[in-house]
Amino acid sequence: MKIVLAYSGGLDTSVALKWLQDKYSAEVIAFCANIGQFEPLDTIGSKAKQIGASKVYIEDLREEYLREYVFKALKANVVYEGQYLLAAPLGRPLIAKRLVEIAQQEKANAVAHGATGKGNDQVRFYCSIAALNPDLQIIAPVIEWEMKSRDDEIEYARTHNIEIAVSAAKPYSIDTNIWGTSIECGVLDNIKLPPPNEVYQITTSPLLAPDEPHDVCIGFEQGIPVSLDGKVIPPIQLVSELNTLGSKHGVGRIDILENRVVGIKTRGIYESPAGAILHFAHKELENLVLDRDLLHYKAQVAQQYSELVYYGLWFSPLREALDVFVGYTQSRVNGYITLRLYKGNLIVLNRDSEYAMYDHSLSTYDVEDQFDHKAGHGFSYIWSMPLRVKSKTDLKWDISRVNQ
Ligand SMILES: Nc1ncnc2c1ncn2[C@@H]1O[C@H](COP(=O)(O)OP(=O)(O)OP(=O)(O)O)[C@@H](O)[C@H]1O
Ligand SMILES: NC(=O)NCCC[C@H](N)C(=O)O
Ligand SMILES: N[C@@H](CC(=O)O)C(=O)O
Repeated sequence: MKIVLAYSGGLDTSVALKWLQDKYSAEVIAFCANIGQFEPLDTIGSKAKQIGASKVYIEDLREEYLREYVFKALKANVVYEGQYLLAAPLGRPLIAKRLVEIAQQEKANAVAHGATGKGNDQVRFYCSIAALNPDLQIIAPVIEWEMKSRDDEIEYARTHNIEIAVSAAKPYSIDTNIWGTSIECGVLDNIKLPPPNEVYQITTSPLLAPDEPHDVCIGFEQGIPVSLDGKVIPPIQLVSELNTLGSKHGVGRIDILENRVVGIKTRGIYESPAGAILHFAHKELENLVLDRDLLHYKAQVAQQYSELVYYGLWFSPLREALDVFVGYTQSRVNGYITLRLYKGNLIVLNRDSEYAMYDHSLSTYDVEDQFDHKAGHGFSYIWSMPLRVKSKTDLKWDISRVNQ
């Protein structure tokens, strides 16, 4: 038996790496994607080898993650339940895609991941893997094994000589990548308490952020961010620079009670400084260049799209079809948005686009405008027609009949 494990190098997957070899008498290959997580990747290969991996794949997927997953979601304004920018859920399908490809290349019988039985990630891995290779066996050791707690896993690690990182002792479950950080469990399970400041991994508290604001101009081409302050820069650098700026100014913190796909509510803390800035700027630019009906319809698409991403259905025909629609809408989303970052706030300073639909001669309150004010009366007369007709029938209507 040969298994390819999605290996993040933490406690769960390190224990899983050993457990899979023993339980399935298997050869286990470890695959770790670099999607901008904080954990250093220089020692992960030797660690996996030391636990018995027959081969280790470590791949830098940051650019693909941003271009093919994050920016598609950004163009669609995808935000789950009004706040969550979906850093983890956008990464899972990419990890699953490479996992399946490596399994095929290595002629493996199965793939494995370390997600738990009541989380969303197991569903995301399962759905993505099944969509890409329906015949591949999927093993979820954390769901299968007898160990009940983190302490059991730590004990297993000790008895099997598996090195435990200091982070394993942390009282939170933390997942990071270049688009955002998720922090769950521990004291956060008590929804009656605010999160202690120590849970935040990258952002400064808005209360402690600098008194001096920072202004930044973001340039977009077809809905994709391409420049900062007039300088064209590649995606990884652009997002990293905005993460640094946003973190310093306390931007992008979120505390939500979210609805998981398995039907339970959990409390999550998220930090997405670059994400918060780019979503805000992208929406401002769309407001400038897209017409009202398209904007309103697109918001409905964003709602549906966010559910697909969160529920693990990235590789679905509906998501692909929505991307075609969203892609079409972005052809004029070119321009510049200047924002002020100040103590957790984002304040728009300037909006500029060659395709701006804002027409000063129509919108201005000056008396010398180009709008035909007289036509307004006729417009309102016709617009109010159904209300007027209804009101007339109300006069004939006897409310006392309703309650009989
Ligand atoms: N960068 C990555 N490369 C490969 N697989 C990953 C990566 N990040 C997460 N995974 C997979 O997704 C699963 C769920 O991620 P999560 O952040 O919950 O990790 P975890 O269960 O805490 O694992 P660990 O304790 O090993 O970090 C992981 O167990 C792993 O199988
Ligand atoms: N701590 C984590 O492992 N976070 C990853 C998942 C975060 C979030 N609740 C989600 O389901 O997308
Ligand atoms: N990654 C976590 C959280 C989640 O999936 O929602 C888990 O595997 O349980």
